[in-house]
Amino acid sequence: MPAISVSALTKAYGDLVAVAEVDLVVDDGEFFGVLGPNGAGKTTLLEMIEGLRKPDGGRVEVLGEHAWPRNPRLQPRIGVQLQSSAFFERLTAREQIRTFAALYGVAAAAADGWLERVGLTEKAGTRVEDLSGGQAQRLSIACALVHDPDLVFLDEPTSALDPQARRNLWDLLSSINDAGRTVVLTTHSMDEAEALCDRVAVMDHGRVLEVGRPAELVAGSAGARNLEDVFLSLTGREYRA
Ligand SMILES: Nc1ncnc2c1ncn2[C@@H]1O[C@H](COP(=O)(O)OP(=O)(O)OP(=O)(O)O)[C@@H](O)[C@H]1O
Repeated sequence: MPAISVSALTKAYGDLVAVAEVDLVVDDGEFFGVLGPNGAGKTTLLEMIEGLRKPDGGRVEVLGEHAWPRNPRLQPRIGVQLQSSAFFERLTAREQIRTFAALYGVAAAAADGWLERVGLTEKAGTRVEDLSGGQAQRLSIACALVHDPDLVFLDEPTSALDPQARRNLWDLLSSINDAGRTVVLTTHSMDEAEALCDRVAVMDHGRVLEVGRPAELVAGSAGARNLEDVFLSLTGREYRA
């Protein structure tokens, strides 16, 4: 059974079609990237798969279950990286992640272990609103992982990170995937997609233009040296994140 199966998925905001007739299958245990420039529809697609946004049309199955209307059977099995604005106010980093852990019946010590894995032990006593952008981003990722979900969704997880923190997070996400978890992330970064993903979906203007292994997409596109060249040949436009 695939981890995710999507067919003819569509969402419009007024006249703007954000996601257009998307078909996609993500296999169990895959590290899958949704790649594309600003406004391509990556977040809208993910939100529908996560069960956070109602599709206008099409079908989504996640871990063999329907995703919409919101399915309580899926909640413990999936992890969704929240935007940091969705943190509980005025809690410290430690209180924040322990609160998430408690919701899932996970022990406080395990929650503290996640703070360490994302390099935030020193900031455990800092209130969430006083964390830097990169620290808040790492905390939001730890909160998404604290209950050891089978399937993890991350929306541009490294956008606010410095190069070292970005590398560290790549290692962490690879280790989770190596442990058998399915990881789905959106990214603007072709480097990130090439470094991490088993397969990527290249999106533009709400459509999935191509799906495949990064190296195969490059090899299959005449004269392409990297995914940026693949994007150029698919769209006729230079890739601009
Ligand atoms: N709530 C909304 N209401 C109206 N339009 C929206 C809404 N959310 C997104 N859009 C529009 O839908 C399109 C797709 O947006 P979306 O956020 O899904 O793209 P994205 O690929 O995730 O972009 P980014 O990389 O900038 O986050 C964009 O043109 C965006 O302006």
